Amino acid sequence: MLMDVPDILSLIDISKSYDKKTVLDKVNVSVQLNNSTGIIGRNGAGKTTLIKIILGLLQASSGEVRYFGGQKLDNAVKKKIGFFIGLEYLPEELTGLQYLQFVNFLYNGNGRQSDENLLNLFEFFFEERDSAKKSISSYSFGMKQKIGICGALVNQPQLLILDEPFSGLDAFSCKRLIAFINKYRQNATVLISSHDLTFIEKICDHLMILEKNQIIYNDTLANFTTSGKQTLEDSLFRLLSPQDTNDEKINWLV
Ligand SMILES: Nc1ncnc2c1ncn2[C@@H]1O[C@H](COP(=O)(O)OP(=O)(O)OP(=O)(O)O)[C@@H](O)[C@H]1O
Repeated sequence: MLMDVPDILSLIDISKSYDKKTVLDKVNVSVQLNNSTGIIGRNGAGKTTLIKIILGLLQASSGEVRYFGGQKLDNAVKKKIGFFIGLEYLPEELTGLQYLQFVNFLYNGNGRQSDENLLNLFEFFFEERDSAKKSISSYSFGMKQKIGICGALVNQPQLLILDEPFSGLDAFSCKRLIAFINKYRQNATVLISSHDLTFIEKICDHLMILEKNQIIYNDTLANFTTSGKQTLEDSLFRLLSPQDTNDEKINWLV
């Protein structure tokens, strides 16, 4: 007998317009327990907008989001979600460790993670601990990305949402993040937006494609790439045939 798998996320008729520009038009999708889903789409397609709506950081123009089998976004639900959506929310005046302690406090009051645990998390991504004592404002772009990612992981969330986590990461850090997510996703639901299709192939079993205000694909990655016979890039270009590699146009421009 097939068991009903609960939807961890259900987006119901989500629309979003900025001024008069529609970015999302009645999007209906769901994400199931312990899926690792990659969200891809062109620049400006609306990936970050969608993620911010899921996180309750942005109000949809209409529609609603439900969590963990139908719940509304209350404090109990928020405690099960970890997220990284770029650097705009990072308190740069704090040190790396203070930031992780702050996130730990936000989620857990008295704190579930010891400083030693937080430093272990830091060390996994930074390969050293000294920078944990330095202020985030002194970090490079990639280091800021990494402390943001660490923040998303402090509470060991059941739903982990990462918006372009690989931007600015060196090859070693990418490898570590990929290994981490591949382990983590065995017992959690992961939603990741990235323009790096090879990374999406390495860490996701599901795929969402956002195009022209809609999710035009929401299914397994294997179905999309005919069980890995094509790369994700080839499959995507086959579906949305890019016109901009036209030699004539390039000759004119160069
Ligand atoms: N605060 C805002 N005010 C007005 N328009 C906005 C705002 N934020 C985003 N937009 C517009 O909404 C659209 C979707 O933006 P969004 O950042 O969600 O795209 P994205 O898919 O994440 O893009 P990218 O891949 O470039 O990061 C874009 O056309 C953008 O200009």
